[in-house]
Amino acid sequence: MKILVVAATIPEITGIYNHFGLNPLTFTSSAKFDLLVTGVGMTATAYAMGQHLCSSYDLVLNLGIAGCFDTSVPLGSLVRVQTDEFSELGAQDKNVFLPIDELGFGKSKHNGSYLTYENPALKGLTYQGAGITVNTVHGNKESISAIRARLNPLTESMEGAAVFYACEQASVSCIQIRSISNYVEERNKAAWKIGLAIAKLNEWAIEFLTNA
Ligand SMILES: O=C(O)c1cccc(C(=O)CC[C@H]2O[C@@H](n3cnc4c(=O)[nH]cnc43)[C@H](O)[C@@H]2O)c1
Repeated sequence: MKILVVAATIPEITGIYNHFGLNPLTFTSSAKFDLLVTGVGMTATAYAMGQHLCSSYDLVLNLGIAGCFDTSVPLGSLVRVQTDEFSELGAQDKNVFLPIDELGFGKSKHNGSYLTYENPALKGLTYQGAGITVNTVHGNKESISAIRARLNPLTESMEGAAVFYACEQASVSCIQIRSISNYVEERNKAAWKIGLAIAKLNEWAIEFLTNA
């Protein structure tokens, strides 16, 4: 089984490089898995995956930190994102948002089309749910209320739906694991626990990759 690990930034997967003795580059190869660092956002992700994703991979593992809409989920928790949605892709019809599905240009929600793969690290995950992928991180009460009312997501990232989309296009299964660094709330960067989230994410990913 050959896995492509995909993350937006090197710091988010630095523990994997250190544990397996790999060079932190934007593309790093090893026997069981390769590591691809795309850059932040959907456009950078789509370009990098278009360059590197091919059918010789059996699985894509998308790793990263994320915001969470549910404040009962502790910071540093791991969430398996099962569906992810391009929540801003569509049109405004006065006060109503029309997703691209309704415009007839495709679908906004994607998933990992993950079928049979078993790994002990997956069993330990407590949280799972639906994510949204954004260009603009939500940071005011009005926009947060509006997205809760429209989609009621659990997580928010800037890449997840683009990774699922690329995997669907290439017919490669994908698992997305996000570690919660912050709540989606009025912007308060001082409250983000990026170090904690990255530490928990890498601990989990090392177990997953060791057992793969
Ligand atoms: O300073 C900021 O405002 C800021 C906004 C988003 C992300 C960052 C990062 O430092 C990490 C980049 C990475 O983080 C993911 N992320 C984390 N929390 C959220 C969120 O609440 N909403 C959307 N994305 C989030 C994202 O996938 C980025 O790739 C700094």
